[in-house]
Amino acid sequence: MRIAGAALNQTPIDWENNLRNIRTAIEQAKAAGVELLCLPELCLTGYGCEDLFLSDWMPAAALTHLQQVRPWTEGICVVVGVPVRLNHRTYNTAAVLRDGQILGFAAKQFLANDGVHYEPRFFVPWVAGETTTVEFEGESWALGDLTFEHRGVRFGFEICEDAWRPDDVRPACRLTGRVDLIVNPSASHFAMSKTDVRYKLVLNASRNFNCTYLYANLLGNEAGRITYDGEILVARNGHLLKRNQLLSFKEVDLEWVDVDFATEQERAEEIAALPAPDEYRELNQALGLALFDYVRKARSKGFVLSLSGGADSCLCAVAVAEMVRLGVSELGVEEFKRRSGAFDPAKNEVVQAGAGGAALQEVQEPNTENPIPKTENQQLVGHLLTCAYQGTVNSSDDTYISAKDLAESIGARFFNWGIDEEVSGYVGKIQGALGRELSWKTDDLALQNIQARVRAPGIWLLANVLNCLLITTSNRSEASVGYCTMDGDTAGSISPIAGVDKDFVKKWLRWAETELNYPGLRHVNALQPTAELRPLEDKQTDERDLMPYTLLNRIERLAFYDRLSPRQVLDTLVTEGTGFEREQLATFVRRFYSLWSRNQWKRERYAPSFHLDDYNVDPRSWLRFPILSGGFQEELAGL
Ligand SMILES: Nc1ncnc2c1ncn2[C@@H]1O[C@H](COP(=O)(O)OP(=O)(O)OC[C@H]2O[C@@H]([n+]3cccc(C(=O)O)c3)[C@H](O)[C@@H]2O)[C@@H](O)[C@H]1O
Ligand SMILES: Nc1ncnc2c1ncn2[C@@H]1O[C@H](COP(=O)(O)OP(=O)(O)OP(=O)(O)O)[C@@H](O)[C@H]1O
Ligand SMILES: NC(=O)CC[C@H](N)C(=O)O
Repeated sequence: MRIAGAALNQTPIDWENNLRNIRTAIEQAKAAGVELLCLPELCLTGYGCEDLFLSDWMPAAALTHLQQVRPWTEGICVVVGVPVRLNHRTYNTAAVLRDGQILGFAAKQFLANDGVHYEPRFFVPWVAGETTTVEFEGESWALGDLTFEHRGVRFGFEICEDAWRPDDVRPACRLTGRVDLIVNPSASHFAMSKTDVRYKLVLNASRNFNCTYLYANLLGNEAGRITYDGEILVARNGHLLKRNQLLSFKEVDLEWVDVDFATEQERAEEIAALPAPDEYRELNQALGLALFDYVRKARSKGFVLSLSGGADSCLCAVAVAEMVRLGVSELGVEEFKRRSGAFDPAKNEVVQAGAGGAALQEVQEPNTENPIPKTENQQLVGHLLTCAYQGTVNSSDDTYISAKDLAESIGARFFNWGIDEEVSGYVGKIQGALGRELSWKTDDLALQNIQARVRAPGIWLLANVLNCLLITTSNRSEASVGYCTMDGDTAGSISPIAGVDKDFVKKWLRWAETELNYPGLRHVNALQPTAELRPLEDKQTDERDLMPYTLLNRIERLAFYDRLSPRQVLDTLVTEGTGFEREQLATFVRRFYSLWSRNQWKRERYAPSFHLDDYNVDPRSWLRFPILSGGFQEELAGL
C-alpha cells in the first residue's frame, strides 16, 4: 500500500487557507497514487486556537467545514485532525474519511501539558477502550478509541502526545497485534535537536510494537510563537522508510512510501543513529521560516530594526537576510514575493538583478559614488528590511561601522541619525522640574535608560510609516536578568531571539560569518557585547555589569530547566570546574536570582517571541513565575 504524510502550514481559524492546503495535499496524494494519507493534528482549525476550543461555535464550525473535505476523498483514505465538542467537552480527534464518507473520529488519550503545551485547559482526554457517537445533521459517527481497516490494512492511532508516554501506558501498547499500522497526526513544536528525539520515538515505536508507524507534523510558524518543522516519518519494525527535509517554506509538503503489508519485515536489531543535528543550521532555518510566516500572517510589509552593530541586532538582521535566501532558494523569487504578501503585484517593486542602485537612493550615507550592483536577494532584503543606527556621544565608531557594513552587505536600507538632542531635551526637562543636575554618580541607571528609551519613538514611527513590524532584539539571557530598558530597547512588535541565550548568539554569529558567508559580520565578531549607555571611558560591557554569560546561562538552566533550589544550583556549579571560587559563585547566584525575581514584570511585557531552544523564559509560553514574590530572600541568605 502507498501511504503518505503531509505537513501543512496552517493558521488558526483561517478556514480558507487550511482547507486549501488540505485539498492540495489530497490532490497531490491522489496524483501520486497514495491510498492512505495522514494530515497533522488539528489541521482543520489550526492547533493553536487556544480558548476558542472551549467555545461551542468553533468546534461546530470545524465539523461543518469537515463536510467540504468529504468529496475530495473519493478513492483515498484521509486522516484529518479536528476538534469535536460533545456535552460541553472538547476532544482532540483524528477524523478518518474515505470515498466521501466519514468513518469515525479517533480521540486523543494523553494531553500535552508541559513546556509550551496547555492542552488540558482546552481538551478532555479520551478514556482507553471507550466509544461514543457524534450526531450531525442527521448522520452519526463513532468517536473514541477506534481502529479502522483500509484495503486489508488495519490501523489505529496515537495522536502526538499519546506517543510521548511510557510504552506500557501509551495507546500503542493496546494496539499491538490488533493493527498493522499506527498513524500519528502531530503538532510537535520545533526545538533545536528535537528531531533526534522524535526519530527515536517513531523508530522505537515501530520496533517495539511490531508495526508500521506513520507520523506527520504541522509545518511553519502557525500562530506566532511556536514553529513546527513539518517532519514526516515512516518506520517499520525499527527500519526507517521515509524522513523528509524539515522546515520547508512550502504550504504543503507531501511524502509517500510503499509498504508491502502482506510480507513480514524483520525487526531491526537496533535503531540506526542519525547524524547529530546541526543546531546552528537548524536555528537558521527555523528562524527564517518563523519570520516569513509571521510577516505574511500579520499582513505586514517587512521589518524595521534599530541596528546597533552589536551581536543581537546583527543576528536579527542576518535572520531576515536568511529568510530571503532560504525562501527564494526553495520557492523561487516570484513565489517568495507572492507568498510574503509584502510586494505589490501591480508594481515591479524589486528591480531586476544587476540593475542596482535603486534602493541605495534611500540610503542616507551611500559609502561610494558608484555603488556595487545589488543581487536579486539583496534587493529583496532592501525591500523587506530597514535598519537605523541611532548613536549618542556614548556610541563608538566600531559599532557604527559594524552596523553600516552589515546592513550594506546584506542589501538592507540603512539610516543613521543621532539622538543626543532628544536625550538632552528630556534630561533638561527633568533637571528643570527637580531643580538639580542629573549626574552619572547619582543617576546612573536613569541616564542609561533615557538613551535606550529615546531610541524607541523614532524607530516606531519609521515602522508605522512603512507598515512594518518593529523587531526588538532581546535575547534570553537579558530577559532572565532584566538587562534591558522597558519601552526602550524592548520596544517592538516581535522579539525573534528572546528564546536564545547570549552565548549561543555569539557563537552563531561566528559560524554564520564563515559558514553562511556573511563577511559583514567580521566587525561584530571582534566586539565585546556592550550596551554603550555609559560614557565610553567607563568601558561598560554586559559581562562586567552582570557576570560571564556562560555562567549566567548555566545558572538559568539549573534554576529553571532543571528546577533546582538556589543552594542546589550553587553546589552543582562548585562541582563543575567553572574556574571561580565558591564565594564568587555565590555572589553570581545571588545576583542572578534577585535580578530574575525583580524582573518578572519585564518578561511579561516582552513582544511575542519564538520558541527555538528546548526552553524559554516567556511567561506566556514556557515558564510561569509570579510577578511579585519573596525573591528567594531566605534561600539566598542561606548560601
Ligand atoms: N514589579 C515591578 N512591576 C512594575 N514595575 C517595576 C517593578 N519593579 C520595578 N519596576 C519599575 O521598573 C523601572 C526600572 O526598569 P527600567 O526602566 O526598564 O530599567 P532598570 O531595570 O532599572 O535598568 C535597565 C538595565 O538594563 C541595562 N540595559 C538597558 C538598555 C540596554 C541594555 C543593553 O544591553 O543594550 C542594557 C542597563 O544597563 C540597566 O542595568 C522602575 O521605574 C521601577 O519602578
Ligand atoms: N547605537 C545604536 N543604534 C541603534 N540601535 C541601538 C543602538 N544601541 C542600542 N540599540 C538598540 O538597543 C538594542 C539593545 O542593545 P544591546 O546592547 O543589548 O544589543 P546589541 O547592541 O545588539 O548587542 P550587544 O549587547 O552584543 O552589544 C540593540 O540591539 C539595538 O536594537
Ligand atoms: N501536540 C502534542 O501533543 C505535542 C506534545 C509532544 N510532547 C511534543 O512536544 O511533540
